[in-house]
Amino acid sequence: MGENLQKLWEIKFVNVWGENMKDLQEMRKRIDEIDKELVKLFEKRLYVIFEINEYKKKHLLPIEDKNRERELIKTNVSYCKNPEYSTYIVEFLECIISISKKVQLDYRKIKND
Ligand SMILES: O=C(O)C(=O)C[C@]1(C(=O)O)C=C[C@@H](O)C=C1
Repeated sequence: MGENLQKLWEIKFVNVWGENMKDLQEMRKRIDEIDKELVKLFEKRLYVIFEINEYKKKHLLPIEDKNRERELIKTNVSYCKNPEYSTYIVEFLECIISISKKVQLDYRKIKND
């Protein structure tokens, strides 16, 4: 890279505080990749939730199963390598479960049953 081009490159990625925006862009790219995977996995999970909901309706089971929720959280938190993140993982899992209960309710409202 020529010297002028190198300068341009540097100017382009330095913000008013002189921080390196190139690093921020790179970090955001990594976040975008991770979010893409999360969305794909979450969509897969929603398809299974749909099936679970059909099963529960057929067998007259309630949407909520607190024992299963506790087990699920306990198991998945154990996969977290950094103990400092455990509370955030619990919060994340609770969020997912809460959405999936809402989704099951919505399915039932749409189908009116
Ligand atoms: O496993 C079930 O019975 C579900 O309905 C799925 C699910 C979940 O999102 O994992 C949702 C609600 C229940 O309270 C427990 C777990």
